[in-house]
Amino acid sequence: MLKIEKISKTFGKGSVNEKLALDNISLSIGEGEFTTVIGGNGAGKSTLLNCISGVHGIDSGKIMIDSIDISFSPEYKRSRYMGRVFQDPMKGNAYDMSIAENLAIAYAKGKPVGLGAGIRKNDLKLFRERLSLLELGLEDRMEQKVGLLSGGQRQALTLLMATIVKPKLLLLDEHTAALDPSIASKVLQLTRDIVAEQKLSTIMITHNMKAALEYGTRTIMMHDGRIILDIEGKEREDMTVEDLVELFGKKSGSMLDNDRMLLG
Ligand SMILES: Nc1ncnc2c1ncn2[C@@H]1O[C@H](COP(=O)(O)OP(=O)(O)OP(=O)(O)O)[C@@H](O)[C@H]1O
Repeated sequence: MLKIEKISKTFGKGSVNEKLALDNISLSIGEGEFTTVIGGNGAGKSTLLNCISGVHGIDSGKIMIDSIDISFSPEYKRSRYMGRVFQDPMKGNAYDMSIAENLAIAYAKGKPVGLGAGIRKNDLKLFRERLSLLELGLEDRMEQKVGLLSGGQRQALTLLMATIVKPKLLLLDEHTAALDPSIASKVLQLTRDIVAEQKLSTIMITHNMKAALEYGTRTIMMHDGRIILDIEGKEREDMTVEDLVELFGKKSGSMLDNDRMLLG
């Protein structure tokens, strides 16, 4: 489904701040596979997602979705295939538009221009149904502006927006990191439900090692722009957070520098 072949990305080439953020990375994600990504600060996790979605261009290598080569497609073209949710609840939605209007924009994705204008009765019915799945009461607040929602409610809505038209790939960049623990756990459960219901191919960055093992079917660990661990199946099922921390030390040759990961 997603095939990444030997991609590299260096920031600030030729400057004193030159940084090799992705170092010859290869990765294949199968159809419907839910992969979690962990790693220390500056490991290259966000850069990987940003290179997949086209926020950053790559220096070398190849990125394919199904059999479409998107290595050098602009971000707006790639967004047809991808849904994204970021760490910041303010991103990915329009605060001064209503919940219904936000969903209508997301729902118009990929449809011919013109069909997206105005919200049809049937669409409202669908939005109401989808919102009620969140169990946050948002289906009764569809005319309210998104700016009035809490961070957790906004993230849940953004998740719905990112998936209301089934994306080929769902990219989640620490989308629960800025939320209170209880609502973070609710949004994670929603993520699991939506991914399972639509069998979405998903990559989720998390700083929480427990969540990395609990959610999804595969976990990769990054360090210094490389993938240093890739586990699934029985090996992953038997893995504890302690094992993971130990493995990190062995594979990277350093101590985990990301306090949030250890505390999570
Ligand atoms: N736009 C940019 N310009 C310059 N350097 C960048 C840019 N984006 C990322 N970097 C650098 O690339 C490296 C990888 O950063 P990235 O944000 O991908 O790490 P990360 O694994 O997501 O880390 P964190 O968990 O701290 O968010 C870091 O050294 C970072 O400073």
